[in-house]
Amino acid sequence: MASNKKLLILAGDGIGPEVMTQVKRVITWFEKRQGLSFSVSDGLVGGCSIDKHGVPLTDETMAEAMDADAVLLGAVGGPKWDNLPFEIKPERGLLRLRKDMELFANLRPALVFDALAEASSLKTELVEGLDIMIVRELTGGVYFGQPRGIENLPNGERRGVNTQVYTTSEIHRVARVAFELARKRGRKLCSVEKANVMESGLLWREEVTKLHGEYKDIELSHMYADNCAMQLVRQPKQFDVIVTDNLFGDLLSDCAAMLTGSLGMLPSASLGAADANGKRRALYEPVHGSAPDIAGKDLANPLACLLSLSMMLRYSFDLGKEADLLDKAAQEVVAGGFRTGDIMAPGCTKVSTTQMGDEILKALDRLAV
Ligand SMILES: NC(=O)c1ccc[n+]([C@@H]2O[C@H](COP(=O)([O-])OP(=O)(O)OC[C@H]3O[C@@H](n4cnc5c(N)ncnc54)[C@H](O)[C@@H]3O)[C@@H](O)[C@H]2O)c1
Ligand SMILES: CC(C)[C@H](C(=O)O)[C@@H](O)C(=O)O
Ligand SMILES: [Mg+2]
Repeated sequence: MASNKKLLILAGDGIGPEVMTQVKRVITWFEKRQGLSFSVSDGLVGGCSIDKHGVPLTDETMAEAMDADAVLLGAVGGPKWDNLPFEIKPERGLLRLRKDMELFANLRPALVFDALAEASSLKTELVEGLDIMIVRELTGGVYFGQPRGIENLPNGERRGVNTQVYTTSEIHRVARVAFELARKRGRKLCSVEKANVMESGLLWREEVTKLHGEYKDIELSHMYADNCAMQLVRQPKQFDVIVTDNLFGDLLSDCAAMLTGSLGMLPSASLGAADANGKRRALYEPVHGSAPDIAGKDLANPLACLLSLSMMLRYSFDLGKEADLLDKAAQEVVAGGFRTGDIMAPGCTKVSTTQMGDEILKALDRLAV
């Protein structure tokens, strides 16, 4: 029996708990069928925490996250909490987790399943076989820079301020993760900023270029973020690994999601620095949000969250074989024609969130023998 792995599950709001229910069924499957052993605890983040405790994340839950081997998160937010003061909005809970756990490297793979190439909004030949890794800086930039806030001006106007700021060490540590990933993949890295109009972008470009000296085997290119958005929908297969800042990474990863057919397909891993034993703090979550328009109806695609579980097995617990098994089960189910509404195609079988979970478990049973 493998040693106990401390897992904190924060299902969150909207479709978060719906997709996380399927993830829990798969965790149980791995425990019963593969002899893995997890010590799972549940906590609140986002709107559900505001409803119970008045804050989007309590200090106790934050402490549990710091103590966990990995955190799995569903999604936060929704119209019910949209008009709350900024500092206690659901999204602040997620941002605090990222910041306090120092999860500076957010890995957002955009992988097109063969069977889903036609579900993309782009022509099949443009996305067939697509496999991009976006590395988004997650604890700096305009999301956290000071000063920020809304102030009243003497002339009666109000002014909203956010500050884009990066230091060399922040740029180096995320770029290093991206160079290392490129080394294990297609050896191509594209660094994305707006060095033409932003000093922080210029610094980003200069520092990534300096670091390239240590990674001469990697082909490095630089691209302005607006051009990158365009290139992602023009010819996405030109990219292997993309490294970019917090805000551009947020936008470009949603854009890349649609190449795969749906936001409901994109997982992510947020990683901190490795400690002396090579262990990193880590949080895994789908790229999508709480999808208020379909929440509570058993309609959401649970694959992004299930693939986030697979990333957890791979990155936090070095369980590559088990992660491969889960990835394969997801591929098989989709190839078998089982589709939630977001990836539905003519001739396929439309399934609910729960039924998609059923099919994943059946595929795991088949593949495990
Ligand atoms: N990481 C997070 O927790 C996270 C990420 C993005 C947005 N949000 C929050 O979620 C709320 C809604 O935001 P939004 O509508 O801009 O983005 P969203 O990702 O929740 O939804 C965008 C669209 O994609 C669809 N969609 C998303 N996930 C899906 C899935 N798994 N299966 C099928 N369809 C899916 C939705 O139905 C919707 O039409 C906001 O409060 C926002 O702040 C949270
Ligand atoms: C919910 C929000 C804070 C978050 C972000 O902007 O980072 C989301 O859009 C994401 O992509 O994870
Ligand atoms: Mg986003």
